Amino acid sequence: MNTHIQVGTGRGAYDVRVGHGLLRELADVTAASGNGAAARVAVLHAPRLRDTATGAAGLLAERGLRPTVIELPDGEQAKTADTAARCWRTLGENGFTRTDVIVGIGGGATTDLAGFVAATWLRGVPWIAVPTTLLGMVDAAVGGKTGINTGEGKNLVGAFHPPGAVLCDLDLLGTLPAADYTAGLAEVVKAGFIRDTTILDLIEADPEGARTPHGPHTRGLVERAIRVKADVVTQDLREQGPREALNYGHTLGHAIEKCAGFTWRHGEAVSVGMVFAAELGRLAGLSDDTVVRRHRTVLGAVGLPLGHRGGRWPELLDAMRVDKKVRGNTLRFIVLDGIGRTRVLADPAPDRLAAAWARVSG
Ligand SMILES: NC(=O)c1ccc[n+]([C@@H]2O[C@H](COP(=O)([O-])OP(=O)(O)OC[C@H]3O[C@@H](n4cnc5c(N)ncnc54)[C@H](O)[C@@H]3O)[C@@H](O)[C@H]2O)c1
Ligand SMILES: O=C(O)C(=O)C[C@@H](O)[C@H](O)[C@H](O)COP(=O)(O)O
Ligand SMILES: [Zn+2]
Repeated sequence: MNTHIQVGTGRGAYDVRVGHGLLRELADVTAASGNGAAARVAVLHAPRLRDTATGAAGLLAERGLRPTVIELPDGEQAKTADTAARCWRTLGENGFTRTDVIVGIGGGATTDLAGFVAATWLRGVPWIAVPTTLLGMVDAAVGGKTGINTGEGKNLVGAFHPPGAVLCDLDLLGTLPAADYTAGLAEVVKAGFIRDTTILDLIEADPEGARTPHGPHTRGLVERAIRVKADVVTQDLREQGPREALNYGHTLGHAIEKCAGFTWRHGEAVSVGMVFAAELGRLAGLSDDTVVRRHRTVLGAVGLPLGHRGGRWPELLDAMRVDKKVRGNTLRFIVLDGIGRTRVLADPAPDRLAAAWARVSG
């Protein structure tokens, strides 16, 4: 049985479907987009998902739709203005109209780019996400944040543009490299610390099982993390308030990614960012040692990094100033107010920030 989790957009809702054999549902959900008037479908995919994309194109063609397959650069290299421009060119050459559809097949980088192309082509056309990484399923493909990076930082150009449906076919995780699976666990753990603490209990009880794509708790963890995200974005699609909680660990995490030239996996950078945020919350008197220790235990148990020895603090601090939570000159961090609850910590003193950094870089 597949699970359907609904995400509200303010103008309706879409399904996140989780289970097995879900690619078979792609043609139906695609044909139902664009008010049922879709004729053309662009299938944007990561290089390693070529066979899956070709198979999907075949299913779309059998349904009477006209597929155009576009292979993107791998991973983070796809999230550029150049790649988006190449996609726009292909859409133009193939006469894509407002009722035609974009499908993104790949990890979070692929679905971020595919969603961004859909948000910008003709000022917005329908799109379907087929996430193929753990991180994509539990986080990136859900919630309608789409975007690309610029030289100045991570996801600095983008749009809120919810998909018409998200198909999380767990069968696709079979080929995912172990390190990418582990990186995805960072966003699962994030969902545990900010909201659903049962996630933490499940991982602590069986960290080895949690690290296994077809482990005993995989589906439960995936569904729990999706429900956290679905609840939050249904309340606050455009990040006016509650949605900021989903950015836990990302202020330093994004800075690490940018300063390392996007060579870190997103989940690994977020892992270090969460330990940093936990230390910052403790230094601000909002949580205690046990909270910080639990971060190190859970993240460490699944093999995620807890620190970053090579970073240059002044450069990271500069990078954090373009974080989207900044208001004017005020840096704002998401910190825990006890496990399962978040709050904003605005303008922490520079020596407190440096002290938290020392705890993850020493
Ligand atoms: N929009 C959002 O709300 C949101 C949320 C979280 C993360 N993100 C973004 O998501 C990106 C990270 O996503 P990611 O961790 O999925 O990384 P990714 O998209 O870079 O994929 C990681 C690697 O796995 C490969 N891959 C993907 N699926 C595979 C499969 N089934 N088998 C074999 N290889 C496969 C990819 O080709 C890539 O090399 C970042 O850009 C991050 O900013 C966005
Ligand atoms: O969906 C959200 O909101 C998030 O913050 C989820 C994050 O995991 C994700 O990495 C997101 O892309 C970060 O957004 P940004 O607005 O800080 O670029
Ligand atoms: Zn993230």
